Amino acid sequence: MSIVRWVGLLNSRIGFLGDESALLIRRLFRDNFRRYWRQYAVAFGFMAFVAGTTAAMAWFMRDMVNQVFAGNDIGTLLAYSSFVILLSVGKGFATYGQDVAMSRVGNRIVADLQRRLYRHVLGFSTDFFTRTPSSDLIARVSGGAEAVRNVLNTIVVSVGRDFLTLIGLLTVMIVQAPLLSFVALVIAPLAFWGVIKLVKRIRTLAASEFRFGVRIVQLLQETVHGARIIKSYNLGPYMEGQMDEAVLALETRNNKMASLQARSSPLMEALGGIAIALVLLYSGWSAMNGGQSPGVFMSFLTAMLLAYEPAKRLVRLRLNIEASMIGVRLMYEVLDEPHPPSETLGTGRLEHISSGVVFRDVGFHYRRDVPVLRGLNMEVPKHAKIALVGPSGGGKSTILSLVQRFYDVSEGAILIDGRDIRELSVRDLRAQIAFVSQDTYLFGGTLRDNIRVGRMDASDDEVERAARDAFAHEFIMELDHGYDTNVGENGVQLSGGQRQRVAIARALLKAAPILLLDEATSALDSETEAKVQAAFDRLMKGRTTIVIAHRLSTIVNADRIFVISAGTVLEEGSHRQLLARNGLYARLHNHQFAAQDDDSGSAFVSEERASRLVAH
Ligand SMILES: Nc1ncnc2c1ncn2[C@@H]1O[C@H](COP(=O)(O)OP(=O)(O)OP(=O)(O)O)[C@@H](O)[C@H]1O
Repeated sequence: MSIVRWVGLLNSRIGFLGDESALLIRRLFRDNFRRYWRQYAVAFGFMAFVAGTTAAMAWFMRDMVNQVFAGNDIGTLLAYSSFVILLSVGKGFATYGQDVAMSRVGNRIVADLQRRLYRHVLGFSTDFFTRTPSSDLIARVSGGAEAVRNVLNTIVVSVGRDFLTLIGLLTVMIVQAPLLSFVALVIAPLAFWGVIKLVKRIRTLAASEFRFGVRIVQLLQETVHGARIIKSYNLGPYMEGQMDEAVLALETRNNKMASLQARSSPLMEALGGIAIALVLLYSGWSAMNGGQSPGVFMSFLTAMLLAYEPAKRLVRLRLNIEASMIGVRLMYEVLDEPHPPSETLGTGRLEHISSGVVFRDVGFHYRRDVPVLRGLNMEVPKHAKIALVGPSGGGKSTILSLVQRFYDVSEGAILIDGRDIRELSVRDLRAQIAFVSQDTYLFGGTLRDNIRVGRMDASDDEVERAARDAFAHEFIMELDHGYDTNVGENGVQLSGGQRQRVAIARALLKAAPILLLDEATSALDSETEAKVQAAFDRLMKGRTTIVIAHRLSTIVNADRIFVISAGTVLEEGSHRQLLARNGLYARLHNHQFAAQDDDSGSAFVSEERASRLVAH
């Protein structure tokens, strides 16, 4: 009978595992046991040997006592002693073999799961990452694989070693003294009953332990990412309070878990004591009445005492795995989260683009009943530069996300070369697009590696050429290690303008025909801004470009400007046409230039001001 069916049978007979846990465990075995059955078979071989040697020790106790002590035979005594040493050495080596085999298969399962989880996580939508706290995901991915190892190893060792040992010892007990065995076994159901009562409480507690564990990771992340705000607003004591709270909550739950798990010990010890006392009473009584030989009694007692530990572990199996089951459950939730159609569907090849991008009656919502785009129509001819302007929250960034299929449109379609982008392979589509966002993410590694993100097979010369064209070479050479400078989380910090030029270099290296820009030059000083702007201009040359403009001065030369407000195109035309129209664009424009006169430091009209203008 396969182990999967065996676990199922055990469960159905004695309610050994709760329904949900049983399903998960079955799935765990389905996923892993079949794949690693060879390694498990080796481990099982060692376990069977350990079980056999343990049972043999108890079995030979009878002859040893009867022959040696009754017969006063020193030769037999020595033979038996040597035999015991031999058995123990054999058992020691088998235990070693079993531990190594189990660790190897456990490590392999963890490694495979980590790979599988990461691959799966990579396929999620950007929406998933927006709505899932990173601390939660980190805890699930890193803790989940470890929990699987714990659960599988505990079950396999319990079933393999403890169960086989128990069977061996019970056989010895039953063969030697059937009646005594019955007396001892009467106690067992009581032990199961006691433990099953504890399991539900452990499950609830494990879930809340996990929650507070995640909270601690989250607070640490916030401390790293928000260090400046924490310092500048003197949030230290507040953060400390939050951490104290989470740590205390976790400590309380850990203590509770420890006491719940240990609670089975008094029960088991008491029941074990009762079983031994009953056996003693009965065997004493039967010896007085001329029953079994002392050898039989010794053999039985040895088997019973040896059976006590594995029996205890088997009964506590549920308690031991239940705390880890929460990790398994949460890991499977990640694996069961489906990949969105935008990441998986569409197989049409797209190797070259011969026309532009068309938005046809596009409607979109992130959340049901809250439309973000409505009936949006736009045409972006090949090699044209079109600009999106408008108040904050109007839907400009959403438009760029849709072109890259971070999401799929809810209504209408986006067409490239006359083909609905949903029919295209998402990999091919994204290969044709270079995206420069407002905040440039730098990966841990060198600046060279970070620029090479644009095209992984680019040579060092190509990387440098892209950096020169993006006006980044100059500042890179001023750094101590030039292109080999470490950036990213624990590397050299780059300024906003420098980061942007790294992003532009990446996009230049990618040399994709469609360019999506979220132009944020507002935070830069005028000299840097001029450089970044020049880099942008170079990047846009000969490409079909959609740019979100925050400064109207940068888009006066755009081929067409779309004013996006409340998810739709409010106005469209060239800069001149839109000014002549005297609508929202003209108001935004006049306001920005007025602001420029008012405040020579900033020509930027705030989004908030723009929103107010729209309302007028
Ligand atoms: N991931 C998301 N989930 C739910 N709603 C979102 C999400 N991203 C954006 N929104 C909402 O969609 C609307 C449009 O946002 P979007 O970022 O596209 O506007 P925008 O015009 O680019 O604004 P800004 O100029 O401030 O960047 C806003 O109301 C915003 O709150």
